[in-house]
Amino acid sequence: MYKVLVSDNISQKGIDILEEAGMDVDFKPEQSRDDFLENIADYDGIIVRSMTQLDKEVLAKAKSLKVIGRAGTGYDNIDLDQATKRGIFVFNTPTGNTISAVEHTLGLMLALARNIPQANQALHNDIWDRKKYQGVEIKGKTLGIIGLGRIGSRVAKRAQSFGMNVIANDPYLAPEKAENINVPLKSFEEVIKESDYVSLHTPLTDETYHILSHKEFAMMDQNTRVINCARGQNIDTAALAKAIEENKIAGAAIDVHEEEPVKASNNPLLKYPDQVIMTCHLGGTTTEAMDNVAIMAAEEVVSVLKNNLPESPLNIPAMDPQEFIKAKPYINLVTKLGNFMAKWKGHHRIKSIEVEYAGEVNNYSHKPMTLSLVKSVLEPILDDRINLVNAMHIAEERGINVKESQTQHKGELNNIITVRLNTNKGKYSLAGTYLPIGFRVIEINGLRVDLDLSGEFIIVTYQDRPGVIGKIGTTLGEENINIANMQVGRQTAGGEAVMLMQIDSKPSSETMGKIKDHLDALNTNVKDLSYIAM
Ligand SMILES: NC(=O)c1ccc[n+]([C@@H]2O[C@H](COP(=O)([O-])OP(=O)(O)OC[C@H]3O[C@@H](n4cnc5c(N)ncnc54)[C@H](O)[C@@H]3O)[C@@H](O)[C@H]2O)c1
Ligand SMILES: O=C(O)[C@H](O)COP(=O)(O)O
Repeated sequence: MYKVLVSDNISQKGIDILEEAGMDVDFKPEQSRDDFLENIADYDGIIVRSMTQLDKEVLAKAKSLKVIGRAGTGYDNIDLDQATKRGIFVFNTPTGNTISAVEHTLGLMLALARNIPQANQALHNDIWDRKKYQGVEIKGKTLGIIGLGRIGSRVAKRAQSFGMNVIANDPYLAPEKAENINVPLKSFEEVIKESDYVSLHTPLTDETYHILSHKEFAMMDQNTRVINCARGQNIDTAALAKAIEENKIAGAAIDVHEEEPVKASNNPLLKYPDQVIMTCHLGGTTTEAMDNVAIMAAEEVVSVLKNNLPESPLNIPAMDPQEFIKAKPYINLVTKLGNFMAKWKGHHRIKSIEVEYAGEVNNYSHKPMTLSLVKSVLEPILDDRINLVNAMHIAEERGINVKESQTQHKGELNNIITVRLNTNKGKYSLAGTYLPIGFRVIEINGLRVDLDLSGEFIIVTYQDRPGVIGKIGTTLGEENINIANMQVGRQTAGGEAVMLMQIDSKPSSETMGKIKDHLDALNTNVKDLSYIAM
């Protein structure tokens, strides 16, 4: 009989499912950390929400643990890498509380517009003040949604039914998805400037950390109101407090916080009860959502303990070890090509990923290679931690076409992997080979090069003109940046050329600006100019 620990408060319905499936269930939401550490070795499965910390110390002691179920969406309390290293399946239940988060967002927006919490508090304090708590209508106002995913798209639909004009920013979403719900996609800056209400629905990633800070609040209209029901670290709390203090914006409604639980000592927003509404991370806390996530988590834990794969896995499943060892150099090569591509294409939205395998690599299953490629290309933009299990599913969900082909390679190289990305701003291609001495890039955008893919690079695609190499070399020299290696390829004299420079230190944005100015002065029609650190 498997033992399952439920270490946070979840709906009884989840516990019933576990018991009915014959699990030996311990429900211990109030357990001390010491007791938790002492007993964790006994369990085969665990269900948590956001309160239980499944860190390295806990996982090191969890000798029998086979599956971790997160009854909810965010999983920053789980050390995923450690769990993966230890072969523990980790999954979440991201669809279970979507509607609750959507409705909480709408509730916050209406409460902000009509001063509902403030008026309620005043009345409870025996104050009747109809003038002070006069509100505004949301009909006809513009709602700007940052992140038009599961929650953002549903907030949009409901806001439209209130007669709001909804716009959104989501650089990674297929435009058809936005078109289907009549939401025009705009640049981040346009959304910030044009919206009466800005609502955040992005995951927490390096890019979205403090996505709203001093600069963004300064760009907003004085009547703008901000809503955050996503992740606390998406907003720079100190900057928001300053914007409120200086009347740069009209108000904010915040469900998630940089530091939870919120206390007067760790949150300056508590000083502004008239402008700021705060809830204690209640977005997913409804009877329905609690039932949904508990039922989903319990069913999945039972299923995984019966040797099935979870439906929303967050880490890598066990693969045939022999197959994995043989394919490993090619998995590493394709991952490196994918990492480079992800950085090279920047913010451009991917329409398709194509990979062509040639030569010896065709002796092995392409599946783990293609999955690794998709994972490495999409990783920087997703917090739904993409892995080998869910990579294809996520690509499909995002409207990205993944194509794989193989050719019989007849050249002198033993193996070649070519990756092509089609984006909304053009095509990128990169070919590499695995040699016993390491990985080499042999082609960029169809132009022959020969380079080791490690370190820091400047890559520029431009129209071949005399003087380019000299100008870039001099500019980098003047900024004390050493060029370790430089490769230039071109189709024809005067045709499209690509220059890849391996450099010893990071160029400043001013240096990149100077290079761009020189290239423009030489009339080189620069297609792209990027700095990439591998
Ligand atoms: N308050 C709560 O209790 C609660 C409950 C559920 C979910 N959440 C949080 O809500 C957030 C959204 O959840 P979801 O289920 O809609 O996720 P989702 O993955 O379906 O949607 C997120 C969207 O953000 C977009 N995105 C990523 N980076 C972006 C960027 N830099 N700029 C603009 N858009 C970007 C993605 O393309 C995606 O479409 C998550 O952070 C989740 O943890 C909070
Ligand atoms: O990520 C989530 O699912 C929400 O933020 C809710 O978290 P909770 O399970 O701690 O309420």
